[in-house]
Amino acid sequence: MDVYAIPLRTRFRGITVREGLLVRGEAGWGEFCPFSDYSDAESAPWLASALEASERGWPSPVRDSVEVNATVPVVSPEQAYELVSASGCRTAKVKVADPRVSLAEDCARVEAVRAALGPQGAVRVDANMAWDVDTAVKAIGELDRAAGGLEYAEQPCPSIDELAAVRRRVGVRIAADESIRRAEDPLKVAVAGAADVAVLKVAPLGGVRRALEVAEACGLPCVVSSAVETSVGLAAGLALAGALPTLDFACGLGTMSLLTGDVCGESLSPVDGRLPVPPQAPVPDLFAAQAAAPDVQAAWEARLTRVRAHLRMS
Ligand SMILES: O=C(O)CCC(=O)C1=CC=C[C@@H](O)[C@@H]1C(=O)O
Ligand SMILES: [Mg+2]
Repeated sequence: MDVYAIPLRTRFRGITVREGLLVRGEAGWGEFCPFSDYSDAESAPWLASALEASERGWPSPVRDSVEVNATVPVVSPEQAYELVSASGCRTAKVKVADPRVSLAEDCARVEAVRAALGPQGAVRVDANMAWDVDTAVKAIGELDRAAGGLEYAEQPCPSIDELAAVRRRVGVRIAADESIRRAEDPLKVAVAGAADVAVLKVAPLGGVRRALEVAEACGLPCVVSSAVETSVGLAAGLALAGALPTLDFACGLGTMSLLTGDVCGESLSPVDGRLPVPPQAPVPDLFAAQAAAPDVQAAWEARLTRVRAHLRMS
């Protein structure tokens, strides 16, 4: 069992080190890396996804490469400009609504991102459920002005009803992320009236096949996004993006740049804003450099045992 611990370049989603576990099976490698706030029950689909990759493999793709967005954490406008300029991407997703940062600062970061992309680029924001409806309406209006037009605003509020209320009051598309991936049954969430775009992450949805079912059930254009995995887990996201019947937006799979290292020499880092759709996950040939300390390994092995029990029950 290979447990890794890789520092992030910048704090992202409240974490500074990404940890996870790599599993090997007959079809290749899979990655199991639920964030620490996911319970054992909620982590069961993450394990199903890792086992799909390692034991079964993925459905055949319909495209061989995927356009990706640059992901901009809560950094200064100067850093945001640099990051987006260096990414080679034509779309950028900007994290906003961090409790430690003001709306004016978010607007300044979004302006810098627009300057880096130029007028042809697309700017989206992700608030990770931080706002209530009124706050969202005001903030999205200001961010839309700062961006010179937003492509969409991702998960402005926690609930589906709130997303629907915001969507009625703003002229910007709304994307649903947590509403789908943290739903009790992602196949049954009625997002169609509440959002214009569905963000799909393979691991929390239980694998590529399951995510394809969610895509079909939700009836919305989809964006595949990562859970900030190593290249082993990112490959599963690319398999989904490669297999979706239509793909109208850039995907949030260019997240290797958020990590200080990778477990694979054949790293899935975008070139000219695109990533290839690989037939299976790359081999983690650089694992040793990222191996976690023994106490972290033990904690992940214990978590794996507990989550396996949940998966068997479900
Ligand atoms: O979508 C992207 O550009 C990158 C992935 C990303 O933003 C996320 C990955 C994992 C956890 C999340 O907090 C976050 C998201 O909310 O979309
Ligand atoms: Mg999101």
